[in-house]
Amino acid sequence: MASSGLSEEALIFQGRLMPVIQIQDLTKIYRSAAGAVTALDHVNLRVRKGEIYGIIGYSGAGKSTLIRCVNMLEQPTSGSIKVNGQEITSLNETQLRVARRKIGMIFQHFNLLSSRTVFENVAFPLEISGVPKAQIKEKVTKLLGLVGLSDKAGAYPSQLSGGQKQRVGIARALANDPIVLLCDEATSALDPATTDSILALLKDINRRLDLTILMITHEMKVISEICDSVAVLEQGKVIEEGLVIDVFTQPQHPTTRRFVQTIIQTDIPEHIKKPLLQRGRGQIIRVSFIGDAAAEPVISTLVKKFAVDINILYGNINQIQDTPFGMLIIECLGSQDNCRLALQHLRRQGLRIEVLKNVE
Ligand SMILES: Nc1ncnc2c1ncn2[C@@H]1O[C@H](COP(=O)(O)OP(=O)(O)OP(=O)(O)O)[C@@H](O)[C@H]1O
Repeated sequence: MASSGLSEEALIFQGRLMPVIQIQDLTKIYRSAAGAVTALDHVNLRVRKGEIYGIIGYSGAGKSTLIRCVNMLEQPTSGSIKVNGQEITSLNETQLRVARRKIGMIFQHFNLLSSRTVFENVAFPLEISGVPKAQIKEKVTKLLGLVGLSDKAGAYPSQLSGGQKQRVGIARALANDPIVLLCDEATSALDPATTDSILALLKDINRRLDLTILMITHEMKVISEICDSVAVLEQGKVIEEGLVIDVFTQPQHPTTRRFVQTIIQTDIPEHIKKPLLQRGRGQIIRVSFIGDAAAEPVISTLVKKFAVDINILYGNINQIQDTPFGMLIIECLGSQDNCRLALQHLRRQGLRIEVLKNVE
């Protein structure tokens, strides 16, 4: 059963599981006199309708190349990219111009036209699409309301803050009612408070318009705050991919772990770990929990039901969007049988159990 409560069949029927972006075996090699650089190496990704999908990676991982291939600002060397079912790598110039209207994009440095007002910047893509003036006025007014800039219609970009400029960028990207919004490091040039407000706006637009968003970033905070799914890119390859909550709670690849560690403590710090494992008394166990289980009184139940004593040695609770998760390091003191039954009970509650040190 999917998290919405609907069966997978119902979601497929509604088109919600149909990938809006499907990338298969995408490879991009830049060739120059200096040699060849493989920026993307057989990348496969599926972005579902209505989700916010984040791609994270260090500098040079291939993020910009990947997002620019999705609207063909960069020509792939090989592979397939389908947007809303349409193969975009084989379109001619005219077809591509039409397809691009449905692929909105916002940029790190906003890319606004400095000689045009806020209103005129947002109107620009509509003028190019040949929309009549009266309709443009109505649409731009609505979009400026959506991004909270109704009072800035007559201002020029130079008169705006970074956050306001990005709001104009978002309104402009939404002008042609895109199927997907591409965000190229959309908050990297902004301070933390402005970043939060732009992320909140993107989430709001995603929910209100059911708009699929693909974003690239080098900040795990961006992923944790608004993304549903994430892919980690390294040297042009996807090294890990999945729902954000799964990747955060069980990162597999060392690079992913390093990204996760930038915002949450998932490993036990070494200075705490060493003395813990030297304790000679009972079994030492790491209990990891997600969602509702985080609110259950698991420890008191163990003590009551299994005649064991529990020492809590270390612990933390974090939250990704609405889902709490965390871990406890506990010491279980009691007979071997009782400790074994206690662990079985924890596993049956859906908790992840890892024995760090066994009873001597
Ligand atoms: N036009 C180009 N010509 C040659 N090599 C390029 C070109 N653009 C990018 N590259 C190389 O391709 C690789 C991926 O670059 P890309 O800009 O996609 O990475 P990135 O993850 O977006 O990095 P950053 O966050 O620094 O922008 C890098 O090794 C880069 O040097």
